[in-house]
Amino acid sequence: AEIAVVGLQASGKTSFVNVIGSGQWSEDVVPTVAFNYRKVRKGAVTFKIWDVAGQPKFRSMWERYCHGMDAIVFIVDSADHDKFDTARFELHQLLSQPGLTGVPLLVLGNKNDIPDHASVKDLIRELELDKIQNRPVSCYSCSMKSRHNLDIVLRWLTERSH
Ligand SMILES: Nc1nc2c(ncn2[C@@H]2O[C@H](COP(=O)(O)OP(=O)(O)OP(=O)(O)O)[C@@H](O)[C@H]2O)c(=O)[nH]1
Ligand SMILES: [Mg+2]
Repeated sequence: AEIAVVGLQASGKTSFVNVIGSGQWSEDVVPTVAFNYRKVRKGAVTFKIWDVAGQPKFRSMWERYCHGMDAIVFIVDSADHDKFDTARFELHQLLSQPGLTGVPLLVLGNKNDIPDHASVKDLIRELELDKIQNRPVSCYSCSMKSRHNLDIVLRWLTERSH
């Protein structure tokens, strides 16, 4: 399966790929420039993952990487409430691109090890996930640090592979 991982800077995209790829979580991750590509084997499934940079100057590239993917993973720092407006704007902007119609979306509320993180219910409201049409949408709360819910995330991704 081919997957694009997008979301604002410092939400934990590279951490996600590192943790599912090699089990390695770190406090110090270098901000991604442009993108990283990584192949990750999980049992019978090989994931080809495009980990795209989240800083503002790279966001116009997201669409290109999401094109033709089996799934888009949009990662949010669920403890950074001040960024929800920007995350919502960028997510809906991306999904409004005609070329991305139908591509399944997985929204991850990362960093749920931090107190006062937003719940799935909060994220559905803040990111207006109930307004998204023309594609399957799922949202989970998770943590790359504690690995909470990584099992269901991998199951979701596996179900979208062929
Ligand atoms: N507490 C906590 N920190 C996390 C978690 N996941 C990632 N981080 C930290 O968040 C920071 C940013 O992580 P990255 O994985 O580099 O974020 P990114 O989304 O790839 O950022 P860009 O490449 O700039 O778009 C790092 O200091 C990570 O250690 C988590 O689940 N919990
Ligand atoms: Mg990164």
